[in-house]
Amino acid sequence: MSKWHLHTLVWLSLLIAIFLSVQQKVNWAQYEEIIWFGIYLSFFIEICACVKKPFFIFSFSVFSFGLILDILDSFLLDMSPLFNLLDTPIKHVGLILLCYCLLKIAKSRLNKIKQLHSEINQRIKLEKELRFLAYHDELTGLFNRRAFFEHYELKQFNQAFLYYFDLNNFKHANDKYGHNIGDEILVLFSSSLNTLYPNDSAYRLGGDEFVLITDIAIEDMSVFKTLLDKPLLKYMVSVSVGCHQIQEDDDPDHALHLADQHMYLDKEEHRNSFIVKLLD
Ligand SMILES: Nc1nc2c(ncn2[C@@H]2O[C@H](COP(=O)(O)OP(=O)(O)OP(=O)(O)O)[C@@H](O)[C@H]2O)c(=O)[nH]1
Repeated sequence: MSKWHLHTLVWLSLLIAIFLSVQQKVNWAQYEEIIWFGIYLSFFIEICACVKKPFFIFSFSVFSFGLILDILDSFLLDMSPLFNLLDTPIKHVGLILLCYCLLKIAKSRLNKIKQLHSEINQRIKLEKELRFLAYHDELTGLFNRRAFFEHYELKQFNQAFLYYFDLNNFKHANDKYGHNIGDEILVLFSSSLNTLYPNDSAYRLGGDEFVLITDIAIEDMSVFKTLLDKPLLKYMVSVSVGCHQIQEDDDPDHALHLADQHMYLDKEEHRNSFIVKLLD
């Protein structure tokens, strides 16, 4: 039976009750009680349709039973004294059960909301982490290759320089000191870049290759390289750098290629000077 059938049944029964009581010449207060009872039952039907908890429905039924006895005793004055005695306690027991039930429902809803809240927070955190990993290199924390290409497409370059870095002798350091030290070298180099150019974008393209985009033209390249080399020399690693001033119509691959070519020139030159530096 749908709830609309129940509503209809309740109000039809109450209309019949009112019709019957007209012939018994009842007073206005008694009609009022019948109407309030109808409203109450309709409310009961609506709540039962939403809260499908057996204990809640039982509590509501106990309360309703007490209420019916209460209404009946004002109609049937010659009703058994036992009913007269029981209506109020039954009503109160029903009300206490109802309050207890509502408290339990409210508590469980609150727990569910808290649980949902923490799940949402976890998801937001996870999304942030995923977004970070998508655009950053896990080891050094610098932007990654994907970020380089996306940032490059978004940027408007007025006067910008692309510096391409490649570590020298890194493979040897990896083989000699192990991969952990190799990782440490990469992190050391990244920190140097970040320290020297805190407001610019540094990227790790992969392996031991890095890129920096900055508005600043490095005037004394040998001083710059000495600063970058300093923390790496104890592992016999150094840095080669190539620079390209970005032109308006340069696409990222072209700009990278030109800076890379300059870097290779530096690398060729560097190999010999590096050995001299180590021997100093
Ligand atoms: N420890 C470590 N090694 C890496 C990582 N990524 C790449 N490598 C290693 O880096 C090395 C890069 O090789 P190369 O570029 O030939 O090294 P190189 O000795 O500097 O050679 P040149 O550039 O010619 O001077 C390879 O041995 C890779 O295995 C990393 O994340 N951590």
